[in-house]
Amino acid sequence: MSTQKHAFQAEVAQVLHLVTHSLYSNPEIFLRELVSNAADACDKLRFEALNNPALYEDAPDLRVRISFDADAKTLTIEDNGIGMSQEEAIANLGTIAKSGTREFTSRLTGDQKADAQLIGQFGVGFYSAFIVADKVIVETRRAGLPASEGVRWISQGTGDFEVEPIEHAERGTRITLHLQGDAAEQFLNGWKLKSIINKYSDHISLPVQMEKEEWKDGEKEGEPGRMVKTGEWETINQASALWTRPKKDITDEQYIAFYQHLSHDFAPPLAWSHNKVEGSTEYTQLLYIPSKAPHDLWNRDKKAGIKLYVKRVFIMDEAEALLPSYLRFVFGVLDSADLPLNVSRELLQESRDVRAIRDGNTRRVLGMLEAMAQAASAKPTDADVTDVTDKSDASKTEGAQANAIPEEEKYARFYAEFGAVLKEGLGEDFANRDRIAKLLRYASTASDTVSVSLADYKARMKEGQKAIYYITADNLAAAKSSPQLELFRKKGIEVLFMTDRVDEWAMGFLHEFDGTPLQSIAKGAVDLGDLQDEEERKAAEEAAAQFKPVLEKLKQVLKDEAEDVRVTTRLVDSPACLVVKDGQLSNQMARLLRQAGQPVPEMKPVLEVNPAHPLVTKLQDQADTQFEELAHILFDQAVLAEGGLPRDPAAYVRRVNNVLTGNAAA
Ligand SMILES: Nc1ncnc2c1ncn2[C@@H]1O[C@H](COP(=O)(O)OP(=O)(O)OP(=O)(O)O)[C@@H](O)[C@H]1O
Repeated sequence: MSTQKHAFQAEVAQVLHLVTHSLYSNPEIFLRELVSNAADACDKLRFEALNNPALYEDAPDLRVRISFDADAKTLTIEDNGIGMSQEEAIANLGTIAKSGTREFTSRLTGDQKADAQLIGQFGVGFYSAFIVADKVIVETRRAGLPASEGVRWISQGTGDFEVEPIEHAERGTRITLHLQGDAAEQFLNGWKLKSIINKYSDHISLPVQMEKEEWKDGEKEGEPGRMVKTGEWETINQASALWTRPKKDITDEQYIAFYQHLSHDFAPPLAWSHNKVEGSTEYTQLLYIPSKAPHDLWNRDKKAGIKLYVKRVFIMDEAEALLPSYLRFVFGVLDSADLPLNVSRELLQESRDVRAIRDGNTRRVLGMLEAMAQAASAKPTDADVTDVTDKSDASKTEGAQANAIPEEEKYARFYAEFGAVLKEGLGEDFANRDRIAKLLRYASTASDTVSVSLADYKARMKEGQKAIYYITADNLAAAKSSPQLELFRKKGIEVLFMTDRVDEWAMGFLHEFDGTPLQSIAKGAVDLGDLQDEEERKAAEEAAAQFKPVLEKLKQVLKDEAEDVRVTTRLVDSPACLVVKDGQLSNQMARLLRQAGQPVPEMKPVLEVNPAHPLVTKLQDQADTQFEELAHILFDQAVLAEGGLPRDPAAYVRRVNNVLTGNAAA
């Protein structure tokens, strides 16, 4: 079979164009990407060889080798990992399978500066070779295939690539980069290459080797000395997996580089925790909390960020059984000493060891969050109770000094990025519900920033106040102008604003905090208990009695829209508002569900009217037709006030216009 030409998939061509045409601010990352791919290829071989040791052929020692030829201007990265068959080379190096990278290309704008920043966020793996090279040659053979089934892949990084069969005795992949201009000067230098590997790839668990060089003096008088290669290979990284090293031997920079390798995030993490856990099940955990939400956080298929190793052998990426889904933003590594090497995803779901690990990971992440939350608040909270269930090293918010975000601002940053995900835990993780509840923060009538904890709220509750009051709304502005708030404002009672979509669902699982019930002010009748004085109560009762005939009439006119009509004391400036019965979906939630195409049971809200409002008092002496018009306006306005739409908007407009033009009876 001879050479075949293939066109790159359109997205690849786009990425390549960007890589080669935009000034890449950080060209050296190509080496990190290629070494990381080489190490992954070795991990894959080790994993496949668990069931098929013959794949090791006669070279069981896995390593990555980097060499260069300054005269030919080439740099070579070679691994003896899994390698690729011809089909694999064409598919893996000519198309983009990863949804992340595909999303990346769909977001390209054509503006080089913006696109170059984007590329930084996503990373483009193998294609980063073309940042520095104008020609890339990949020679590879898949483990287990005969030497005659090697393949050579060549591309100039433009529209196409060539593939031809070759003899390739050694298993694995050799990538040769032909460096161009500046890049040749910059990178064809042993010292420079070593320093880059130390910076980015030191944590790689296999040896990364380079040819040993020695200083040789000039042979003749006046001839300059130079470095010459000795023909021996030396290992230039530590070659032990980072998480297996003692904490004291790992620098913040190394922790951060490892995080960036796991996450492809360019920013440092907010915090990490590294522990050896001993007890009924033994494992090492290294968990990171990112400082920024990934683009697919809300994607239901978002993969878990935990890599599973068993006794240092890589088993799988995205091991979702190791953390509950509400902590899906965490990246890290879990290395178990007890799980079998052939553990499958199915087995993971059922294993008791895995359950213990998952609980341990959950506690650890919550502990990190508590430490951050504590650093953010001047006064100590219960959050600093140390976790004694894990026998492990202490875990503070490690890595604090390495991040530009000040310690006391970290929790707010975390919460802005991931707070809504954390709330899912209220419904998902009953065992830790109290710990999660302590981590919640809200804006409120007393604070525009999302910073009020339930404990803060409780601490400043009014004398006689029996509940923690909150309101759910689509956004802060809607929450703040909600009619239901009026009485609370007047009495100076704090109300929490819950404006995340998940809030109402999540609050369905949190009925009390530290012995105090949580009460939505848009549900059920308000009972301010001791906060309402006797006079107000009397006035309300009198109003109810006096309004009875009006209420009866309103009920009759609005029987299709409202479940009930009653007078309320909760309103001050507004004529009316809608409430739902305790335990019912709020109107806002029902709207959200309907928008999402979910079936929502037909339910009618209760209309509450303010007997002190002129529009309501006016009802008392209206003739029937006007009464009906006003009643509908009153109801529709209450719907509008909470962000909904009247059932028949055109009829609403007609009615209001009639009133405005003094033509109400028409
Ligand atoms: N040295 C190698 N040995 C074997 N296969 C490789 C090697 N380098 C790349 N590949 C294959 O090419 C694919 C594409 O590589 P690329 O670096 O673009 O993406 P990735 O490694 O899947 O993603 P990422 O770099 O974001 O982790 C890899 O998934 C792998 O299958």
